[in-house]
Amino acid sequence: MTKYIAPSILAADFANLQRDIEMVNNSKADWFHIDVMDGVFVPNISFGMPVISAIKKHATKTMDVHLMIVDPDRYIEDFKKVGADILTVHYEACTHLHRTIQAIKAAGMKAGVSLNPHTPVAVLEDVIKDIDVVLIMSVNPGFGGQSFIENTYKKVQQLKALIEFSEAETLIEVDGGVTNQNIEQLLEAGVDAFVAGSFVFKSENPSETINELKSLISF
Ligand SMILES: O=C(CO)[C@H](O)[C@H](O)COP(=O)(O)O
Repeated sequence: MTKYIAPSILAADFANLQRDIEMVNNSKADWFHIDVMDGVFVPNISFGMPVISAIKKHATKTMDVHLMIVDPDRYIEDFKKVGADILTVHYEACTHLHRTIQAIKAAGMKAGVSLNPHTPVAVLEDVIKDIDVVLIMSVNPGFGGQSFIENTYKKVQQLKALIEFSEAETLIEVDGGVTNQNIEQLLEAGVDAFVAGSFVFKSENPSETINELKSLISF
């Protein structure tokens, strides 16, 4: 099964965004991971539509947009217009999650659902077959550069078991504190897509770092 590296643009140099986008384009990365934070669902504000449009102008890879916002249904069509390919909402932010998933698909995007560290995988039991990607937060959402939460391995295994039991084709993505020290154990637990922000963009050679992460999950 294909495995994906998704550098998180939150950790890029916004004053040199085009340079960092080209770096990702020319690396072995698979997706652009794009974090939208509203200052309500999480205690931080990142960026919105104008910045995502600007990224889309240069990006040549899948746009994986992660919404850390309340009531995401309000903006589904807008995120499609600015170039999202995968649109991920938080379970904790959706009153009618099934409806939200269908709306994302109807707008022509893959539907992702993210779980905070305290939210058990079992809450997805009745919608798992409808979800294209489950994004497990391995830090509390809101900030890059935090330490990886070890309980994530267990959650990934539980999610993998649920996907197999349900005969679903859902991908498992992990976001937060991913490095060359934990990526292989995450792969072994069943992760398909790996978001890495600080570890990539704060390294001396981000392109080489992406390629190293990719080589650790490719056989
Ligand atoms: O969603 C996020 C924060 O809410 C970031 O994508 C995530 O934290 C990745 O950053 P890092 O690799 O620096 O931990």
